[in-house]
Amino acid sequence: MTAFKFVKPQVAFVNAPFSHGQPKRGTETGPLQLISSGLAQQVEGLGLTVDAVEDHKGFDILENDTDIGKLKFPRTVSNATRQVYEEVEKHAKAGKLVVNLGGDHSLAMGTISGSLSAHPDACVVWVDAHADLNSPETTETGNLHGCPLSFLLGIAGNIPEFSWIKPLLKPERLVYIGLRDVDDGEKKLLKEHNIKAYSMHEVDKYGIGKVVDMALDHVNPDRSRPVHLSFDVDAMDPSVAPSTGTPVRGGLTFREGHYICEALHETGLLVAVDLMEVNPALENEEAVKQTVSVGCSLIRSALGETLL
Ligand SMILES: NC(=[NH2+])NCCC[C@H](N)C(=O)O
Ligand SMILES: [Mn+2]
Ligand SMILES: [Mn+2]
Repeated sequence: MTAFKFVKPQVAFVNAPFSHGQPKRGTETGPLQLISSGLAQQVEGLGLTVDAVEDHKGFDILENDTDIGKLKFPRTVSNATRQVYEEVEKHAKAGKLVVNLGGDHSLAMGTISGSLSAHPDACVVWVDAHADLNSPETTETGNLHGCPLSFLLGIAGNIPEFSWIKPLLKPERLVYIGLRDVDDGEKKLLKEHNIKAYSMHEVDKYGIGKVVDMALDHVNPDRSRPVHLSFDVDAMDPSVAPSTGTPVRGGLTFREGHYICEALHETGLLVAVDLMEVNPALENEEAVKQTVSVGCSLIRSALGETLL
């Protein structure tokens, strides 16, 4: 297999203002905040061309969307993420590097489906405080932002409303970094499906440099597979990124988060980057500014910004 390499990719933004995968409104304004703080221009400043922006004004919210089992707003989530899937697929098939701005993390049902449709051999690096692996059976909250990976892995059971999601992600092509708040049901699923996870414990033990190497050795041993990075801003310590709906103490430092993005850029294999769960409605103005600015700089690092 010849190694996949993106040298100077064209970038497509998919701005997904959506918050119904969880109960706190506000993440739907994340994309606009990131973009209006100058993200697209910053990306062009790195020498890249931003040639498409899917700028959603919003998705259909079905106010009388009834629960399916425990799942909340299932049809609303399915419709929005399906639309995102089609957009990501289109840009990825056109050879673009896709930057997906959320929105809550249920959107990864769409972003990863789109990436895998265009790049079937891609692997996923999931950077998060949470595993987002709950099935409709194991979820304790019913919030779909805690469930996207069970659908992508095909372990969510048969829910017709989500049957558009092809279970194309293999457990051995998924790796986590940053976990520290994993539900009991998710711990069982991680073991059962042999999914590799580097929690904050391993980040402390080995250092972030070694952890990223080990993570890539697991999902991408020959460094030949395209990489989809799904970054939940709550992977960062709340002191670094406070404006997010489910903050968990003991997270990645500013540098650890950026190092992950820089190291993945250096592989030349990134085909998509998600930046999810920025919630400008939470915490004070200073905290929002800080969180938005960290979100932008994580994306710049993933797209090639260097310190020297
Ligand atoms: N994308 C996130 N921030 N997810 C948080 C998930 C929290 C919890 N595990 C749940 O299922 O609800
Ligand atoms: Mn999270
Ligand atoms: Mn998440």
